[in-house]
Amino acid sequence: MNEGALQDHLTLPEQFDVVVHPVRELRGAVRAQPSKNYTTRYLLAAALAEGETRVVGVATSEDAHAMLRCLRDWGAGIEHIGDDVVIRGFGAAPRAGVTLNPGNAGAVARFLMGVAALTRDTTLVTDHPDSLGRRPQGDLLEALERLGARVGSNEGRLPVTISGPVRGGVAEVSAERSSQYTSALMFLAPLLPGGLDLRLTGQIKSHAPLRQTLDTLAAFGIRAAATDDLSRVQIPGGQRYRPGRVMVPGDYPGTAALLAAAALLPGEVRLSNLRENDLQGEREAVDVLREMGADIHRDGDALVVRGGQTLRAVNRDGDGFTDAVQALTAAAALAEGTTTWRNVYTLRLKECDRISDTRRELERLGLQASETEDSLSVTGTNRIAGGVTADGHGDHRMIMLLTLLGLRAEAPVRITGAHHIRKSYPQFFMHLQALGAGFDFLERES
Ligand SMILES: O=C(O)C1=C[C@@H](OP(=O)(O)O)[C@@H](O)[C@H](O)C1
Ligand SMILES: C=C(OP(=O)(O)O)C(=O)O
Repeated sequence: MNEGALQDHLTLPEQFDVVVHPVRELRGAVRAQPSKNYTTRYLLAAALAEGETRVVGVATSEDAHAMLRCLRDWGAGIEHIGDDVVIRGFGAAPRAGVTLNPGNAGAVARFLMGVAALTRDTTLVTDHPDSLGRRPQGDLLEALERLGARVGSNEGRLPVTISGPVRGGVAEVSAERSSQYTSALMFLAPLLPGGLDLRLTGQIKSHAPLRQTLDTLAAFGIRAAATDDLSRVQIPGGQRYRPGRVMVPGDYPGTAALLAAAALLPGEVRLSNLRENDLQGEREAVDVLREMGADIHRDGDALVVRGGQTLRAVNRDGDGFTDAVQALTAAAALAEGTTTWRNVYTLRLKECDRISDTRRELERLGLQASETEDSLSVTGTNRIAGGVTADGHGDHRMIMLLTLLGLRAEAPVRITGAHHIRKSYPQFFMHLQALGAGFDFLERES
């Protein structure tokens, strides 16, 4: 395929490497894709309601499809109408004895594991043994076991089998490795006779997705109360999810990569569909980039970036915006000074080890980077030579980071396994093409 030829993401090869060509400027307008985290939540809550819910503007990523596939397998009716999905829910009665495959979607897998306590013998498997198959599930499984569920697993990893019934009551759950375990129990709680009085233990990570779960429960008429620090969440039992109509907002984590790209290159980029009052923690990427010296202003639901300013290093706690750390690392790699992201241990437990693997890829591109158990640092440069092949590590956010560095390199950068972008952002390359970037897509043998 030719460099710069505008291509639809639907015609890309099934598996491909991408060659990223350096570009002088980015210019144009893009509408942010629908939020991954709200799509998964709204689809699940709709299935837990009895009756029909229309989820307006659903994400088209693999993770969204994974949730839809599993909900269908559990007995939900699913109808696509344009960009919307109408779900006929199964309420508190997903089918028993079903095997679900959430693909490589961590949040989807964990949320479903929680709800599986309403069933007998739900098994979760994955066709991504080297990614989701390695991620820890033990904290959630232990919480479910303490509540009375029968649980089998591969040493705290997938495949797992879960059987209820569970009555509810007080439940401790560790919140220091992922917020998704707590969110899983929050989705389950209202459908249990006794509800759940959740006590979160350890240093709580990723508060923002927990607030998105509370927000989703409220949108479906579920009563819940939480302390300000979220260490305690009380959800009364015997409730019903109320069907209706919900609209998916724009996606901040994916768009953070476009914001960083636009800040790194001259030109002007307008990104719309990004509401100002939003609970997605990655909204903070805007403040981080501004602190670095980027020129970003808000115009209603749009953000306008005038790019090419000199950027400066920052030192920030990254836990509030975990899914934007990779994108912001691209900005840091081309900023003056050494940037450090603190308190990001959980990045090691994502699709790849986003601390060590990122350090290695930055070094491959000639950058200086270092790590501790829970931090990542990179020293900026104004010259990336390029002309190398970088490893995408099967991780969509790593692919976004490497793409941004390729756009600013002096020679093209090849990224292996770039099709994994589809996990969260299938139109990523097309959106950048619309702004003036050029890519070659090289088919890989399966
Ligand atoms: O609840 C969610 O939808 C998510 C929570 C976060 O995970 P952790 O809580 O494991 O940090 C985030 O990284 C992930 O992409 C989606
Ligand atoms: C880590 C991510 O997703 P998940 O945990 O849902 O797989 C992500 O989107 O970056």
